[in-house]
Amino acid sequence: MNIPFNVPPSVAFQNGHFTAENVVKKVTRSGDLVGIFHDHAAWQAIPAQTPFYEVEMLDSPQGEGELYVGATHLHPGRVGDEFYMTRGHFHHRREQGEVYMGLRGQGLLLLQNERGEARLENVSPGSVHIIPGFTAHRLINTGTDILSALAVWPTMAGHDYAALAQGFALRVVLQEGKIQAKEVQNG
Ligand SMILES: O=P(O)(O)OC[C@H]1O[C@](O)(CO)[C@@H](O)[C@@H]1O
Repeated sequence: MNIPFNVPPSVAFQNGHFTAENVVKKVTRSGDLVGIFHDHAAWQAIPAQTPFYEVEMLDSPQGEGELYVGATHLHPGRVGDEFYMTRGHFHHRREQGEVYMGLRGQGLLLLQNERGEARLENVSPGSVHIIPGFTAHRLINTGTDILSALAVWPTMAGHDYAALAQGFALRVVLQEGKIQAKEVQNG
């Protein structure tokens, strides 16, 4: 009997683009990120249609134990002094974690637990990030190239944005020519 060697999906490590039949893409634009950046006037000055990041992912089956794999491509830039970043979220299923791997560009992964304690990890090509359960996560592009990161997470994890209505406890800004993380009092 001839057992076939199936061809799985593939991802290009240089840019995080997938080659597969079932790739789903979602673009997040400036206008979608209401209240995310601290300089409201600077955010309003950016046309609402400006793309900030794209997520491409394989359309996996739904169910306990199933996994998504995807890549986030976050553009470089700043809103005022604050670097472009993803919206960031907790998983609706809080106990479920996620793994990121940096593919292209330079940036930071902002992690925050349910007590509001935040920390940052450098993201660069090849960096591996274990996002534990009960931990909100946001990518920040501090470089000049697109920041691309591969992610694997449970299809049942879901997104909870409401729990972060007050924002994260840290903001990453360019001040005096330096990339700096600042503590935020009220989000
Ligand atoms: O939902 P956000 O915060 O816009 O993040 C973008 C994407 O990043 C991921 O964490 C991994 O690609 C996805 O879960 C999410 O769709």
